[in-house]
Amino acid sequence: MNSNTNLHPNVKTLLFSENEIKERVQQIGREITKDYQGSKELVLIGILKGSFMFMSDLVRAIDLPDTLVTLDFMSISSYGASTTSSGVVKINMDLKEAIEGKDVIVVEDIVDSGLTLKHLLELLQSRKPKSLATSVLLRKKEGLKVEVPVKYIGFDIPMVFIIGYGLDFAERYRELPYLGELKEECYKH
Ligand SMILES: O=P(O)(O)OC[C@H]1O[C@H](OP(=O)(O)OP(=O)(O)O)[C@H](O)[C@@H]1O
Ligand code: HPA
Ligand SMILES: [Mg+2]
Repeated sequence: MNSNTNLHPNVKTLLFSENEIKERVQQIGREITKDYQGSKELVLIGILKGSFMFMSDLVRAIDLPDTLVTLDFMSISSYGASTTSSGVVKINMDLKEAIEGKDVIVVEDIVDSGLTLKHLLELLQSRKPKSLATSVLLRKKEGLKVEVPVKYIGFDIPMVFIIGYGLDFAERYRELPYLGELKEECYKH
């Protein structure tokens, strides 16, 4: 979708269209394909729920036939029905497999305060992967409260609340195929 004609009524503006997202995800997939040539085992860890759409498009853009590529998922929450991070990261579901000795890429939809990813990286590092990198679709640079390394970044975005392409507000809007800014009247009362 490239025009605003079919935007959800609660979307203020379109940030990135389906096509723009697709193009960027393909580029990230190509970068990962290049960087992980020679890897024996690569685990992509999708952080639920927000990353589900990015993860599913990204894995299809990675082409590593000589590597054992596997997927695993973790479920984490810090936002709930709010537009600011609680700072308390809760692990609702852990990985199914050990990551020791494996190349690992954490796939996240967004880094805002950075608290979730920082906490997660510390946890995963303690499990002794061979390498640990991050692929994040969106980053709010001005929102960062802590430093977090992001190896593959989709887009740097302004300090607005984003919905769509997996991202929610109070569990809504994840299904939208594009990324848009949520209208302020939907969360400011
Ligand atoms: O950088 P931070 O300020 O920590 O925010 C980023 C985190 O917040 C969102 O998760 P959320 O808790 O909303 O869970 P969800 O993915 O299920 O929506 C998002 O998916 C990141 O995991
Ligand atoms: O802008 C956002 N939208 C949805 N989820 C989020 N989690 C952190 N920032 C955001
Ligand atoms: Mg959320």
